[in-house]
Formats: sequence, C-alpha cells, structure tokens
Amino acid sequence: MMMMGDTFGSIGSSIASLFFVWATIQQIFPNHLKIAIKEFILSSFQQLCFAQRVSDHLTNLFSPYVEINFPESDEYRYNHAFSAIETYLGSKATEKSKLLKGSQVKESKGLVLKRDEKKIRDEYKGANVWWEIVTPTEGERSYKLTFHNRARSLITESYIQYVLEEGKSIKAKKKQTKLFTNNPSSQWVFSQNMWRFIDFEHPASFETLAMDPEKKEEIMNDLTAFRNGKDYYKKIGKAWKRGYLLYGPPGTGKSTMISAMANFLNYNIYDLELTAIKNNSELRKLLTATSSKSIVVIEDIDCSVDLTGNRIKKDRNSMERNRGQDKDENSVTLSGLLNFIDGIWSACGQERIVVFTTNHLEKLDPALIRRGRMDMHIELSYCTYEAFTILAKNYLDLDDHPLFGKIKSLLKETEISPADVAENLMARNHQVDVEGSLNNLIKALEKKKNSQMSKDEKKNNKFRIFG
Ligand SMILES: Nc1ncnc2c1ncn2[C@@H]1O[C@H](COP(=O)(O)OP(=O)(O)OP(=O)(O)O)[C@@H](O)[C@H]1O
Ligand SMILES: [Mg+2]
Repeated sequence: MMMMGDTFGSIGSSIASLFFVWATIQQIFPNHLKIAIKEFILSSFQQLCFAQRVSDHLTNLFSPYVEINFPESDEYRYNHAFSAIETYLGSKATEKSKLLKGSQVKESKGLVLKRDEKKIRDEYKGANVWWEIVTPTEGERSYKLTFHNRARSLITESYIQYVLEEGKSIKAKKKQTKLFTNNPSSQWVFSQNMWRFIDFEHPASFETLAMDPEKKEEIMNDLTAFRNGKDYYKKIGKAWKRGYLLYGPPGTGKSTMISAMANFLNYNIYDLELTAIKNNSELRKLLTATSSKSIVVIEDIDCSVDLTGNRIKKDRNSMERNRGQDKDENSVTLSGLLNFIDGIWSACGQERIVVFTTNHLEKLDPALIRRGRMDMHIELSYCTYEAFTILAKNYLDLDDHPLFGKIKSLLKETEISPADVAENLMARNHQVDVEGSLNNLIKALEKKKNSQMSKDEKKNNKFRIFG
C-alpha cells in the first residue's frame, strides 16, 4: 500500500517538473529544436506510463494485501450482499466511533446514529480487515474489503459469510413490521395491488398479555423453536410453517395475542378477510403473494362463509370425497383452505405461521383444525386471578393491594373477560386512581355475579317446569 502511494507521489512531481521544463523551452529554444524536444518529452512520458503500469502490476503481484469489491448491483440486479455489509458496518461499534451522522427518517422513530467514516477497521479471529466505501462520481458505489493474504482462507471462507449473516439478522431485528389487508379482486392490477399495508405499531407484548404465565411461557418457547427451526424442518422434510388456533370468548385476548406474536417474532401480519375473496383461485393468488417471516391470520373463522356450520355438516360426505379438488368455483371452500395449508402453502412459503381465531371451537370442521394443520390449540379464557395481577401491574403499576383478596374470590365465581377487567382498571382522564379503579372492578364483578346467578336460577326453574 505504501509503495503505491510513493509511486503516485513521484508521478505527480515528475509531471509538474515536465511542465516547468516545457515552459522554459518555449521561451528559449528555436522552433525546430522545440519540436524535437517535444517529441522527446512525449516519448519519455509514454515510457513513464508504461513503467507505471509495470510498477502497478508488480505492486499487485508482490503486495501482501488482497482486495475484494462488493458493488451495489451485479448485472443490473441489486446485490443483497452490499446492503447486508452496509447494515453490518453501520452497527459496528457506533459507540466507539468519533465521527457520527444523526438522522430521523420517521417522526415516530428515534434518532438513528450511524458511523460517518469512509474507512472502517474490523477484526475477526485475530485478523485485521479494512472496509472502505468507494463512491465514484459516475457509476455505482461499492464496498472494498482489504485484508492480508495470510488471512485469505479465514476471510473468504468464514468472515464474509459471518458479515452477511450478521447484517441480515440485524436488519431483520430492525425491520418495521407491516400489517397487510387484502383488497377486493376488482382492485387488482395483474398481480399487483392484492394487498394494502400500513406500518404495524401495536404495542402488545407477551409481557403485558394477561394469561396463565406457564401457558404464556410454553407459547413463547414454541415460537422461538419455530423461528430457529430452519435446519430442523429441513432435516425432517417438513415445510417450515406452523399453525395456531386461538379460541375463547370475546374480549379474552385472541387478537391481542396475534399482535404480541408479531412483535415477538418481528414478522409481518397478513390479515386475510375471507369474505372479500370470491373463490379458491383468488385465495391461492393472495396466499402465494405473501412473503416469508409472516403470520397469515383468519379471524373468526367460524363466521367465514362456506367453511363451517350446518352447510359443512350437510356436505361433509361429499366434502370427504372432494377434498383436494376445488369443485366450487364461486366461493372459498374448506377444500380450498385445506389445500392452501397443506399443499400450495408447503410449496410456496417458508417460515410462515397461520393463525385462526374463533369464539366457537365446536362449530369448526375437525378437518380444519386437526393436529398437523393447526399444531397448537390455545385457549384464551375468562380472566383468572393470575391474569388479573398482570393487568393490575399494566394499568395501575400495582403488585399487591388489600382489595386483591376480595377480587380473587369474586373472580373464582364470575366469568368476566380480561377486556372488561381492563376497562375498569383504565385511568379516567389519565389520572390513575388505584382505590377507585379496584372498587369499580369489584362493583362490576358483583353485578356480573348476580346476573349470572339469576340466569342460572332461571335455567333451573325452566328445568323444573319441563322436568
Ligand atoms: N389477555 C389479555 N391481556 C391483556 N389485555 C387484554 C387481554 N384480553 C383482552 N385484553 C384487552 O381487551 C381488548 C380486546 O381484546 P381482544 O381484541 O384481543 O379480544 P379478542 O379475544 O380478540 O375478542 P374477539 O373474540 O371479540 O375478537 C384489547 O385491546 C386489550 O386491551
Ligand atoms: Mg379479536
């Protein structure tokens, strides 16, 4: 490197001297001598350039350093290695760097600090490497990696792979998750415009989700195992997908759990509105257009036309025969959905989760929810005391209170959804009033208990009359 710098320096000073000599010659010598001298200078210059090329060649030949370039695009296609390197270098020790650049690309996001240096040194298993961003005035940018020849195999066989994987994983963590909703097919333009999306900014997390802590832990472990399961799924020869069925009464946290899942995994959500889909072929197109690392959600599947209920019971025999074939061309059918989960789904997508929610588990066709299709059935139940303590912590920042005992015994006898509990604990006009909120909850619980008791009494009387 030093050698190259010296050579360029000497060429610069040689050219300057040549110009000085030429100016002197112009003034002193007659024309024919000037021409002879000019030819002599030109031929010397050509020789010098040739010498320079030879010198460069020799420098490269004997330099102990190796260079690799990563251009921004390769034959008109974006080079993903470039962006992975950019992310990796951007994250490299911002705290150590003294030259930083601050930007806020979105008002809702914090200030982002990035290194603002052209050359960055990195170290890998004892070997030093230098990264440099090359930005020519014309043409594309590239990252230049320089390292000593003795570390050649370490860098080419392991370091570069490490940088690319790190870059991709940092990017995935920082990714802004999106919430997609399907457009009616009248708005589709060829294969475009099938989904519209907004940034997904729901604050739900497993931490704030009120449910049995052991169950919560089990779900989180299951999701983590799924996310890290690439090799496992490959080994067992199964598509990398997982199905969750969330069931329970209204207001028990099914939709909230989907948001918590998306935030936990950093996956996009595709909220599939089945009623806006005309037939199985549209369903197929929509699903093949979803990306990996995503959660496809069908809410209230029991209310989705043609999938459940009496019609299915009526048609079950013919359905058994026709499963796998899309007989009905004018509606979304159970067979279409099963095909998607088992067939097309497996072929077109990797790292995807499908979530169905329902208030009425008993209404669903067993074929839809059998294990293997819906791998985990999760019940979201009425509020238990454990769930209440999580809500009390979320809403009132409270770990314990003398009124907790009374609430505990009322919760044992009353069916109340976490949504109703949360409503009572919510601060009025942003003023937290612990006693007031807990008393409101007690009143609501007592009211519910009484109405449930009178309902039970009415039922018993009916049985007595008809019994
Ligand atoms: N388990 C829970 N933990 C924390 N908050 C909850 C829980 N369940 C309900 N909530 C609160 O109640 C609101 C409604 O809950 P959510 O929409 O998740 O219920 P759901 O089970 O999807 O109901 P539905 O069956 O009507 O769709 C949420 O915005 C949340 O604030
Ligand atoms: Mg819901």
